[in-house]
Amino acid sequence: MVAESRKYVFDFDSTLTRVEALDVLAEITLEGRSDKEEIIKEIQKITNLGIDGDISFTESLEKRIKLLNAHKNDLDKLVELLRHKISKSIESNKEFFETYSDDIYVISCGFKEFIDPIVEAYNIPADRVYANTFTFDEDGKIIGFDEANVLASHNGKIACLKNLDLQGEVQVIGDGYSDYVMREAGIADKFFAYTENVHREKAAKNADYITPNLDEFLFVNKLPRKISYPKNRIKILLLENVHSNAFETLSEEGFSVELLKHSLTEDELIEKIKDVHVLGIRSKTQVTAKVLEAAEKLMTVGAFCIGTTQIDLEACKKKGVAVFNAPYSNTRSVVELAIGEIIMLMRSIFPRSTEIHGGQWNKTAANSKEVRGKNLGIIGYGNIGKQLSVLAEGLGMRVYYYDVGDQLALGNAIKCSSLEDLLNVSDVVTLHIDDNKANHNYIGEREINQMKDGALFVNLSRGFVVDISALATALKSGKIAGAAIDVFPEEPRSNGEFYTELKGLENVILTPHIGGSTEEAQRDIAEFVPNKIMDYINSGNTVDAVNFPNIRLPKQNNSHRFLHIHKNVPGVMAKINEVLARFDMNISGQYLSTDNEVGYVITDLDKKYNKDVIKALKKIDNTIKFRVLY
Ligand SMILES: NC(=O)C1=CN([C@@H]2O[C@H](COP(=O)(O)OP(=O)(O)OC[C@H]3O[C@@H](n4cnc5c(N)ncnc54)[C@H](O)[C@@H]3O)[C@@H](O)[C@H]2O)C=CC1
Ligand SMILES: O=C(O)CCC(=O)C(=O)O
Repeated sequence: MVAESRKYVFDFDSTLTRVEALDVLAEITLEGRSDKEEIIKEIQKITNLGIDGDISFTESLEKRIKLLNAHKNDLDKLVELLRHKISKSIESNKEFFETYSDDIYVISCGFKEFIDPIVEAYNIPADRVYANTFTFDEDGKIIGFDEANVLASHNGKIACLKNLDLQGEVQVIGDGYSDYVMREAGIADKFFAYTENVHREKAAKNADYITPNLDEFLFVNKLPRKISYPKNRIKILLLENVHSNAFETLSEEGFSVELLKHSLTEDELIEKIKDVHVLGIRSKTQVTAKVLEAAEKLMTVGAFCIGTTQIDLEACKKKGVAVFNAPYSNTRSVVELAIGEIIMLMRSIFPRSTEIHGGQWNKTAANSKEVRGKNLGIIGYGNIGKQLSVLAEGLGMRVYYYDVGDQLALGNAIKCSSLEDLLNVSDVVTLHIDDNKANHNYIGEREINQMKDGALFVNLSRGFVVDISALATALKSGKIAGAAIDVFPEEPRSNGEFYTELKGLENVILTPHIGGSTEEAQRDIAEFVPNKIMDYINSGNTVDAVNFPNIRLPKQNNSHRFLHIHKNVPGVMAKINEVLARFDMNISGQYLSTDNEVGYVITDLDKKYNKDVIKALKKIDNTIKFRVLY
């Protein structure tokens, strides 16, 4: 086997650990000194100059040891701290270090005094750690290093590896230029620039391969690893300026994330989506069947909002793409804006404000009323409608509501049995129905005529549910005394020019679909949706998916998990189990969830099995998607 004739040479600082050990030592020894930060910066500068080969390594070491002013006793503390600073993917792949123990070496320009105890826990014995050693004075103060050690000199790693005379393919894994030079000198066969903790341009530029973590290294070398598929290989495209926390959370998890400020046209998205595994959008991006045809790798779509009609949910399902949204995060923001706008409209605040901006003082009580005691008609008594109901009652409004569903009244709200009843009675009509396409032009001329003369109208739901021309006519005639409109039948993909028939009308508040655009809501969405995405990618959970059989899976315990998505036609489940039985699989759990079109079967199995079972499962007729998780 190729793997058996291979030797793995690891760097220590910033590769096996997330940090440079001497920087940590500096933190310890300089504790309490007023010039601590300055000295640490100086040490880091010298470290980097040495790593990048810009000053000789010996010079860098001499200078740092002097500045460090460390004592033998400080080393125990350092080792303790380093134990908690092992690189994330190194720590999770401990098994690799155990299995390939005999083939793993550490060559470092650091010091054995702290490297040996750290790597011992990873089955690397001290005699396979090549590093410098400190020299101490009689009081235990570190005064220098063993200058006879090849690793204390410039390009010492080359000499060290040469002396080792390792047989077989030698792969070097490290973050610095001093690691690359072993490959350049022809002593190592391959250099993997390790960028999990630091991306050093010089090392990356010269690498045979840039590996963002050990998972990727093990994956490309077909070595056993903790996770089935390195997360850096999973590409996430976030559009429409979703909150940067989403980018950070998903990047920290190890995914490769791209964030664009705007939405994309269908053609642009078709081009871009080809190698995307996860798409994150808000309300503008249209995920059409045509887009999905090109989305060969797409696993899930995250709508960073409530509405999902911009996504062809059926086409997603047929392709095995689970869609998630954030059904609650921005509801309070919409409600607060609705309340604010109702008060502003009732008091004719916008006309008064416009006048004074134009240089006119018009102190008047005309068309200015309190909301207290007025009738508020809420159409759509869902998550938003209900919250609004409670707050409006708190302001002394009488709440009426109408919903096609059977919704329980909150507080003293009065349920209307028809839309007409609600329109007849309301001083303010506010729309909070969902984005179902059937709601197209739901409020038109007829419905407007059913409203009280001089009623106020608010729409924070979807633009297409209102006939804008009919509304404009009613506003001009005074049938409707004022309106607040946040959503429009056609909205631009990015910020810029915009025209609506409602432009310039008196007592009309126009906002660019910002009902849910508050810092709080966007932060909450940026936590909620990425969590759903990660849960689906990492464990297969589909709880709260809007288009997919929902299933909450137990934690995967020391097992492999097969996720099989198929068309829900008779016999597929039986075929899956037939294959599992044929391959003598040891099943520890099996879960199934279906809807009319799709079946989702999850099977947890013992880790040891004939890998041909995977091919057999993928071949089952009506399979849509299959993946293995571990
Ligand atoms: N302006 C903005 O920035 C935001 C807009 N929204 C929009 O607000 C709307 C409401 O959101 P949620 O309350 O979370 O939705 P929801 O789904 O919880 O409630 C919608 C309610 O409307 C009812 N409904 C649907 N069609 C109806 C009809 N024709 N007549 C009467 N009732 C009908 C449903 O039965 C449901 O109870 C959605 O369209 C959503 O996209 C949501 C967040 C932000
Ligand atoms: O904030 C957004 O992009 C869309 C808000 C919205 O309309 C929704 O959540 O449905």
